[in-house]
Amino acid sequence: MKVTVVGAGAVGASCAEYIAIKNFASEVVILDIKEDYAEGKAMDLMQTASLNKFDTKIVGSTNDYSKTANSDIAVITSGIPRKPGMSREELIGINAGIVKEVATKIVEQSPDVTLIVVSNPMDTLTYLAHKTINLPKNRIIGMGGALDSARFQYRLAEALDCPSSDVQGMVIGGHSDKGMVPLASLATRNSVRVTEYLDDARLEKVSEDTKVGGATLTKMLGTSAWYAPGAAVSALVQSIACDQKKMFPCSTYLEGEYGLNDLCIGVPVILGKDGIEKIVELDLNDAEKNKLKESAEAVKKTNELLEL
Ligand SMILES: NC(=O)C1=CN([C@@H]2O[C@H](COP(=O)(O)OP(=O)(O)OC[C@H]3O[C@@H](n4cnc5c(N)ncnc54)[C@H](O)[C@@H]3O)[C@@H](O)[C@H]2O)C=CC1
Ligand SMILES: O=C([O-])CC(=O)C(=O)O
Repeated sequence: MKVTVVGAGAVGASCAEYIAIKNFASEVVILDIKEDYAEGKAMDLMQTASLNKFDTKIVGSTNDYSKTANSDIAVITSGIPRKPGMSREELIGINAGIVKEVATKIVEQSPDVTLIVVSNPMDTLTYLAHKTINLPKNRIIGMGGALDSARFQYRLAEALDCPSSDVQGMVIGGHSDKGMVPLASLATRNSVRVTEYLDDARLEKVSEDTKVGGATLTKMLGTSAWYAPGAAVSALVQSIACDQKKMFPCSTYLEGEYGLNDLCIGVPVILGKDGIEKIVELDLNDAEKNKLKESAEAVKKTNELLEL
């Protein structure tokens, strides 16, 4: 199993590290445009192999795509992150060109690859990948909802004063400060609905804190987060690589599901060896349906900024 990670920055390196530590891939290629940068990250990570007991070979590449040839899975994290006060959507001017070029070069070397888009604005750049490269829709996946759901579970655990591992919850919709739709009515603590323990006001705060999860960390760190994003990407990669058929909310191209068409947005999917093997249609309540519709309208507005 060969995995390529484009972008050896904060998220790319974190994701490569989690993939290596989980020890399910034979090779991870990290590629960056900065001279020697990916090679340096690869060497540093390889020097953790004896300590962390993994056998994954990590290789760095300065913009040489031949090293990525025949990758099973490729992750695109190349591009700029936001700074405090910015929205993800403001990154489109620089990141659209980068993602288009990178996706094209990856597919030239690996025509059967499954592509995971991480660079922001993620839903729009996942849509861009759909419109510009020749891969079936099940092989183009946007990562956002898995991270947003992990943050939702973190905030729920905080409110419930329990470990995050006791909590289940999902966030669908666009990966944006306003567009996320945390599904509080479906969230549980070990099968008991969290609505049994938390009142509407507390749940509203949990949802609002979840939606601004990325912005909160960007303000604290001066750039956006990387540990939870890297861990979320590695979970998607593992579900595909090991054909685990786990369910994650991912940005995927919709053709009528949830009443939505011609956009990529976060909805629950089953991830296995064929990428997105199924889009799961939940029975949402009216409030959640309306929020998803509004979120889709905002994603479509950002999509209009693309030069397709
Ligand atoms: N979808 C999600 O949930 C998340 C998305 N992100 C996004 O991921 C992206 C990366 O974030 P960070 O890793 O923090 O940024 P970073 O600045 O640490 O790393 C980005 C790397 O991309 C490289 N790069 C730029 N252009 C390239 C090209 N044409 N080819 C190859 N490499 C290129 C840069 O040299 C740099 O090393 C940002 O757009 C950020 O907004 C970050 C966190 C979560
Ligand atoms: O907040 C950002 O810009 C990066 C990101 O998507 C996240 O951490 O959710």
